[in-house]
Amino acid sequence: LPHRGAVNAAASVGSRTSSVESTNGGVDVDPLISKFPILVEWFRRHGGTIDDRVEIGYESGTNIRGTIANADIPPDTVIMYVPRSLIMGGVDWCPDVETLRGEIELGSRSKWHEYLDFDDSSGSRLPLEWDRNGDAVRELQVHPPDGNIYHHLDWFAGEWGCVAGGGGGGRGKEMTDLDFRAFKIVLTRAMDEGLVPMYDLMNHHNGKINTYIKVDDEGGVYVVSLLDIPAGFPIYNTYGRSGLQSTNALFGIYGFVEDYPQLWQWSDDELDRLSEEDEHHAYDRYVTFDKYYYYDNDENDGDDDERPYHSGGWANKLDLEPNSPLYEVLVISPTLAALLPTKHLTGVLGNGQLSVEGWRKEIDYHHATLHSSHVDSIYDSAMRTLDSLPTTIEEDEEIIQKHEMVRSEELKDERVNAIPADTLMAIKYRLAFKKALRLTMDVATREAFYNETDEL
Ligand SMILES: C[S@@+](CC[C@H](N)C(=O)[O-])C[C@H]1O[C@@H](n2cnc3c(N)ncnc32)[C@H](O)[C@@H]1O
Repeated sequence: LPHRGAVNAAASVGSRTSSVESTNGGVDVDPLISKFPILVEWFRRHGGTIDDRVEIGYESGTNIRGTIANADIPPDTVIMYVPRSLIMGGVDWCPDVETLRGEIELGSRSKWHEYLDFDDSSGSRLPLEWDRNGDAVRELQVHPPDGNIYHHLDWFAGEWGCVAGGGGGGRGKEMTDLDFRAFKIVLTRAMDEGLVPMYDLMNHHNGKINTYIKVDDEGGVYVVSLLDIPAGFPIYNTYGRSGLQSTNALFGIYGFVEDYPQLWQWSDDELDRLSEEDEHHAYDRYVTFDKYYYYDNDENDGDDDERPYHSGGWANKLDLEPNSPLYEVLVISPTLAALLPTKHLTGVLGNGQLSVEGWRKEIDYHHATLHSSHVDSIYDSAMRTLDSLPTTIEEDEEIIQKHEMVRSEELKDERVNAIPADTLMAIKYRLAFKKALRLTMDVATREAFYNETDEL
């Protein structure tokens, strides 16, 4: 979803505030849901189309609001169409935030009033809202996502950003609450085209993704079903397509740890050194010798590699381009993962669904072409990282379990304190990351990889 320009950036389950209001009739009405027909009426009045089978609701057992099918939707159905005239912004960060600020200020006189009225961005909590000196930051333990959780905010508010900075089109001012509100909406809801009403009600799930997007020549956005969406099932989007956004980065922006598949990334001094010495070092991870060269099955297609001895060129042809130069693990389930995945593998993410059996086959092939020396490196790094952390997986699990118990006690006794929401988010994140590191070690130990000695 919102990964664009300079910030290259896209709340949390546990931290969403409840907003149930009571009506005169004594029936509880949740405006986050009940105002949807008003939004739909506004949307259609301005030229948008939306299938009647699209509804808004909470994903089962959670407080995550999103789009849900109220009846079966067959594949290739245009679920919604958002004309360019309904899309706000799409120019660049600073002008887009500025446009949005202006529309918020207009209140009910804004063309987007109904859209803005339905927005729930303030009900979510992002890591960049954490206290910089607080417990949550300390409790992360592991590398902060994307290097620094305040990175987007610091840019926005900084010298080259949109508020204070001269360089980035800023107004030379202090950031106001309204600036922040607009920034947060753009960060978590906009796509390259801008803020796209209705489309932006879809949540992220790379495992259960069931839509794709088409943009027409005028800049209008179509959402089309990728496969059958059964009644009662959420209608999902992706915020991290084709391995471009790691699970760490998604957490850094939105504050949720995505469901499987997850793509965890990290680095260490040794890897940083290797990357500096040779920018193509990651290409050496895979076996690219003649035996596999027959995969370039069109010798006469005119695109034969101009640099045949450059392993990167060879690797591309063989679908063996690394997704990134970092240590990386693509986690499919608690027991299945691909170490150092190629772009071919991560290309599935956000673009379609693959069964566990399908992933198993792809991963077996992938691991058979992965040099065991590189597997040793990622194993060592995962082990060193885990060993260096102050708490273990089991201790973190116990902390969370105790918290859940305290929370149920708390309902009865207000004096008992549960872990504050931000800290809990941090602990859940570090636990998921540690599990990915441990799985990396397990997979590296038990699976078969390409052994260099066989090459001699
Ligand atoms: C573009 S909006 C999606 C619709 C939004 N849930 C709503 O009700 O308006 C993005 C926000 O949805 C929430 N979200 C989306 N996918 C999620 C997921 N898989 N888990 C938890 N929260 C998610 C996050 O709060 C995120 O900032």
